[in-house]
Amino acid sequence: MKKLDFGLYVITGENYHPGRTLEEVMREALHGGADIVQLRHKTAKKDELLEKARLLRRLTREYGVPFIVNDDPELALEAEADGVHLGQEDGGWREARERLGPDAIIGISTHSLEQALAAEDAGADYIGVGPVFPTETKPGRPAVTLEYVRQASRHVRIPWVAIGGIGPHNAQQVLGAGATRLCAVSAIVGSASPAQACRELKAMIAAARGRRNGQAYEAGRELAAARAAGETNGWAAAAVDIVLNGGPHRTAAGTLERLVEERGLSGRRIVAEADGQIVPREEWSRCRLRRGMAVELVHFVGGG
Ligand SMILES: Cc1ncc(COP(=O)(O)OP(=O)(O)O)c(N)n1
Ligand SMILES: Cc1nc(C(=O)O)sc1CCOP(=O)(O)O
Ligand SMILES: [Mg+2]
Repeated sequence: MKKLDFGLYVITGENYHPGRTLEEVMREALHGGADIVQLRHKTAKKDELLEKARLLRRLTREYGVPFIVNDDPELALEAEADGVHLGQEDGGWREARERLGPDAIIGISTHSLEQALAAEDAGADYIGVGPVFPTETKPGRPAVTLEYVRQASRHVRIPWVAIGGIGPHNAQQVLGAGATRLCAVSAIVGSASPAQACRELKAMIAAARGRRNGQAYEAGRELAAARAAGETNGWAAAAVDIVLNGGPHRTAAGTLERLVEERGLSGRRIVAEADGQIVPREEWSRCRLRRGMAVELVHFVGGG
């Protein structure tokens, strides 16, 4: 069965980061924990779109997360994306499924419960629920408000993601209304630190999921379950070459937490750094190892 397991969905929006490249910004978002990425660009020409799609395909493979193309199933095929996202006005849902096949991820935007149920029937793998709040990214589209989020949480059976005007400043309201997945453009790619914006949103999602399960959130638990299935985040963790304590090291650990285990250092007093930044222990399970990452594991030996 197709696995679709994500908390934070990040969509590109190049108008929000003048002076910074798509690669730079999306790499930061992936570094901060984006679980799924969509290429959305409403004005670029075909060749330019293909170039962007190929870039994002390469980056998302590096981080082991799915890659979705907005609006265009043919571009999705050409760029070897994992799927396509289509809106109510885009139509062509069934044709997209025929063209991309049963394993492709097909997402559909919905703005009411009626549309959500129709998208489920049409075989969507996930739906967008929004815009929850008014947003400059989709001007003129009326907000569906938290009321539709509450309805989705009660009635939608397939994965659904809240979208529209969402950022760290208001995510709590959306999660409180029952969302367990969030999607954002401007709050992430327009932020001074896309990685930090992602980390904040991921921490809020994790906490909300933990509260929903009626237990304190234990960061390692989700990963342990995924690991038992031989996967990370539902997607195979590929081996990457990192720089560990100054030397080359190839690992399929996937995350900092697993790397610590792999080195036989679990339970020891460790300070971990990734690319020069100290990573707090509670974030190790969410810190994905990527090619070329410089990791320092400093192990304190007992004594005074
Ligand atoms: C995850 C997600 N949800 C909603 C949309 C919006 O799709 P659509 O309504 O087709 O609008 P455009 O993005 O094409 O302007 C989306 N792209 N992704
Ligand atoms: C592209 C899009 N689709 C929406 C929908 O509700 O279908 S809301 C939206 C814009 C999301 O961008 P931001 O995070 O900047 O508000
Ligand atoms: Mg569309």
